[in-house]
Amino acid sequence: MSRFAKTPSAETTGPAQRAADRARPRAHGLGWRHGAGALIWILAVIAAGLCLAPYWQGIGASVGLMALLALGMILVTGYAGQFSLAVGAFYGIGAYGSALLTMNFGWAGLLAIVASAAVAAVAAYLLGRPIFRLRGHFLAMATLALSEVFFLLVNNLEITGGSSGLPLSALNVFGVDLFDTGQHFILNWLIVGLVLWGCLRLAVGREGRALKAIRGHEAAAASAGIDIGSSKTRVFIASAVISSLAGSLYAHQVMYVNPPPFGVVTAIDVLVIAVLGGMRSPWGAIIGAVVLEFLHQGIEGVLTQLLGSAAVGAGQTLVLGFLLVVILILRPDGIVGVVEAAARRLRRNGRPTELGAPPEAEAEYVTMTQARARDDAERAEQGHEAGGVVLSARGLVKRFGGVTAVNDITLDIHAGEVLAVIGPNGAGKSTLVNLLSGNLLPTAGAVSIENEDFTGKPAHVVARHGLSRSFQTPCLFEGMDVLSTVKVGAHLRGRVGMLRSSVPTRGALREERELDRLAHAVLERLSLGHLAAEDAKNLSLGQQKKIEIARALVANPKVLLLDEPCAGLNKAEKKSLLVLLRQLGREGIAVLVIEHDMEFVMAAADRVHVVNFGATLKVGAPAEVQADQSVIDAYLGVPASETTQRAQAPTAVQALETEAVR
Ligand SMILES: Nc1ncnc2c1ncn2[C@@H]1O[C@H](COP(=O)(O)OP(=O)(O)OP(=O)(O)O)[C@@H](O)[C@H]1O
Repeated sequence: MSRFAKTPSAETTGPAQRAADRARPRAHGLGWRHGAGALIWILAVIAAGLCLAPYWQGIGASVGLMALLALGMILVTGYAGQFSLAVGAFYGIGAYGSALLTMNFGWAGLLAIVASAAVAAVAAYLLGRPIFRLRGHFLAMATLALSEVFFLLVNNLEITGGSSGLPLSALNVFGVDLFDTGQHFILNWLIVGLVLWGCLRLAVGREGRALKAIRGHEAAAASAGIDIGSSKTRVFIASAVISSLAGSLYAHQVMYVNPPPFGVVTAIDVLVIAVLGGMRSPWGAIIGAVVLEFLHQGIEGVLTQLLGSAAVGAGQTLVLGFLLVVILILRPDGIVGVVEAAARRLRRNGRPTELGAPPEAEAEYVTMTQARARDDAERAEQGHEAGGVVLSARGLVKRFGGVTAVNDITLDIHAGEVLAVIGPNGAGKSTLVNLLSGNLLPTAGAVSIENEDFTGKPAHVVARHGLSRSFQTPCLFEGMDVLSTVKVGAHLRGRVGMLRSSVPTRGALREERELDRLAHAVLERLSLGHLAAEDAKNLSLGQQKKIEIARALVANPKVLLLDEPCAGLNKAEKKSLLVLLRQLGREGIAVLVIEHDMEFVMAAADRVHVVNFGATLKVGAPAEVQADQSVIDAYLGVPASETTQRAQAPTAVQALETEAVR
């Protein structure tokens, strides 16, 4: 049973719930719209395949193959943000695999297609892990080199026929030999439809969210339990299989393979399609492939008329290159991005925005100190006590070159306690949290969760053992709504993999609905339900901070690390957060919070750990720490008596502030 299921406050009803219901962005299921869409696609493809003139059938079949290659690229580059140009190599593996297996070994065409795709998958698996350690232009160069190496190999090997290539027979599909271009047109576009559907389903599923989280912020994705290396490799394999399939179809269509189509030029062509159409949506592949073909035809016609046919080849490349630069400058999200922006504007005009205060009504105002006093009384009534040690750090040291950011820190966090870590700017607090969460490797020392050693383990492994965190600067993901952002945090509460996300089974859809429910419950708890459908990146800093906390909470953690959660929150929101942290403590969660707001710290914490110059200065109860002269000198800068008075009795200015937020 989940921890949230035990918490009645997580399953609230009322105005906030109704607002969240309105904000619920999508239902998960395969309704009539999916069936109707698929039927329209199939009928349109068959009609076009039968009615088009042979010239256009041939062009259309080739455009379908380019769209297929662009779909593969969008998975890796658009979804996961990994700039890969290896498409030419996998396209070639499919083409040469089909040619060799059918002609040299007498395999059936369909079997050869499957076997070639399997070879591409194995190659992608073996290359994926090492290659995706690289980033940015290094990754682009390495993947481009793969295409070039493949080109050189097939150009020089005897078995592949060198530069002369290999002949191929027509593809036999269930007893029918596909010679006709119309047949190829239909086959290619039906497969494009199938892959498009899978990519669209993947985008809204658990694995698609994981890929987008990786694209948006790798550290945040890892802290949500996503195994970055594995996700990148698996999407690379999916992309390789799609490219290989396109290669096999291409080989059977032209019934001949030679090296030129599988080098760098194809990779660049596919990149142009994906950029033109839009990298972030699989529709970009379809739109980009069709528009690029029309551009090719148009430019060819104009150049022939203006400069003669001799100018067509180089002229086309020049004009398209120029066009690509213009698109990248003006609309890097391509045609789909333009359409989506227009649709968003229309939607926004059609409804009132509710991005301000959450739809909650607070009946009574209490100060932070009073909220703490109430919580203490309830704890005493329930006989609540902090449990055993959940997270433990021993002698942690972190050096960045000559800077020792964390210097021999030892701490324990108990189940059910709120531990505040305070200290001046640059004291090493965030570095300490990064060491505890596995986002940084310690130079020395050890970290354990429930007595199990996690020193040096990556963040996704630490997350699997119940540690969740938020970041000092909110790490949200481009183009993701609030609900999906929070669902990224529930990654470890689901199990559906890439294939089941793309071809959703009933179990996969059920799981998605359950993740929806969990995310909505946490959003409600943080009074964010009404924002579920908003783009998380467009919200205020305070709201973004709360979304991060929601993303951490939905994982059902044993330990929660919050890095400056109050930044951007108003007084009422800080008080709600204080109440939430105290509640979490009562539920048995160990909470570590870094915070500069002393009123909040003194009211929220059971213990305070003061850090100065990377080392522990003082650990103790809030009042004890507040009264300590070394802490006053190093950090508080205000005599203990004054600070206490300030926390207990608000000044006239604070009284006015508190009135204003009632
Ligand atoms: N990746 C890094 N490379 C080099 N130095 C770093 C790195 N990260 C942190 N530091 C240094 O380590 C020290 C501690 O930084 P850290 O961000 O942990 O402090 P902090 O207490 O969280 O500060 P703040 O309250 O301002 O967030 C600082 O001197 C900082 O410049």
